[in-house]
Formats: sequence, structure tokens, C-alpha cells
Amino acid sequence: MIAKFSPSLMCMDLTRFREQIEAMNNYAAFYHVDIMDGSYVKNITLSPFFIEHLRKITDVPIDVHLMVNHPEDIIPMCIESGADIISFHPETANNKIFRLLTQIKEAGRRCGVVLNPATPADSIREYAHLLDKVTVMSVDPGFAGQKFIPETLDKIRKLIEMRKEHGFHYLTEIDGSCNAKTFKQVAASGVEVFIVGTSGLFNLDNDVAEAWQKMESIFARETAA
Ligand SMILES: O=C(CO)[C@@H](O)[C@H](O)[C@H](O)COP(=O)(O)O
Ligand SMILES: [Co+2]
Repeated sequence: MIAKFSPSLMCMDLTRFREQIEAMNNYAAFYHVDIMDGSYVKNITLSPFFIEHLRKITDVPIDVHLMVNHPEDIIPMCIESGADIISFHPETANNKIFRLLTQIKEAGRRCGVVLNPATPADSIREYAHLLDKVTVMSVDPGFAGQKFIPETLDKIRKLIEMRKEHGFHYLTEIDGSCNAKTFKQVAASGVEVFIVGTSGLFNLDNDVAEAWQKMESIFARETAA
């Protein structure tokens, strides 16, 4: 399996927006865009307005991670601004999960859910067949730069088993503290998509193309048999 990398754009240098995006356009599998409301998590980062501008300078699929109490209010704005994949936390949508997933799919976009460290894999069982991606958070949501929670790796293994057993099609993805210290154990879980932020990518070099090469060689070194 070839690992896919998805840079978390809340960690990029926004003063160098065009330069960094153009450099990563050649390498990124997705662009991870965190949207928070200051209430579900005590932080506010990117927005549909940001996506609108990003869309103008990339063809890389834009992948939105909603950390908001009312995803139904933000999903239409994400669709409008050009997002390709939209994921939300199931806890924020328990009374309308099918409605929201259908809304995203009917707009021709891909849909997913993001599972907090304490949310079990089998909680998605009833709607797993509808999902294009399942993201496992390996930190509690809200902030970059937190400590990796290793208990979350078993959940990835379970999601991969469930997919095989029932013929689901979702990609698996990990969000939180993916870097030189954790690549080995994360890769061993079988996960397909790695979200890389400050420690995994942007801090490695001032030039993001260089940083990307460094990240890939660290990954290759850490995951070599
Ligand atoms: O959703 C979140 C945080 O709630 C993330 O996408 C972070 O932006 C990502 O985890 C990168 O940060 P590090 O954990 O690698 O510092
Ligand atoms: Co995220």
C-alpha cells in the first residue's frame, strides 16, 4: 500500500499561501481543511471563505473536517465554496446523520465521519456503507501540536476489518500528531491516509517542497521493514 499524505492547512504559513499550495499541489493526496466554531472545540481556524480561495489555485481534492455543533449550517457553505469531501463528527449529528450524508452525496461530493479517540469503531455500523472516508482522531479535536493517543490505533484495525467483512468502501485516515515519532506505529495499523501538520511536515523546512521530501524520507526510514 502506498501511503497518501494530506497536509493540514491550519498548520501552513498563511503569509505564503500561494507559494506553499503551489509547491504541495504536486504531492498532496488531499488538502485537509479544519473548520471549527469555537463551541464544539475552543478554537476557530479555517472557513468556507478559505476554501473558496484555495479552490482557485488547486485541483487537489479539498477535504473538510468540520468540528462544529451544527454541521447542517456549514455543509451548504462548504459545498458552495468547492469542497470535494466533507466529514463531520457523528456526535454532532446523531439525529440527522442519514440526512446530512445524503445532502453531501446529492451535491456530488464525497462524505465521511471523524471519530474522536473515545468514539468506538462499531458506532458507525448502521451507515458505514454510505461513507467514502472514516477519519480516526489520534488526539482530542481542537488543536494542533497535541500528544499522540496510541489507544486509537486499534480502532483503525477494527475499521479495516469491518470494511473487509462487510464490503464497505471507505478509506481510513488518521488525524493528529503524525510525525517521525509515530509514523511507524501508525503505518503498522494499515491506515491509508496520513494527515500531516506542524511536526510532521511544516516544521521540517522553511521551504515546503524541501519539507515534503524530508517527510517522505523520514516516513520511508521509519516504515522500512
Ligand atoms: O483536526 C485537527 C485538530 O483538531 C487537525 O487536523 C490538526 O490540524 C492536525 O492534527 C495537525 O496537527 P498535529 O497534530 O500534527 O500538530
Ligand atoms: Co483535522
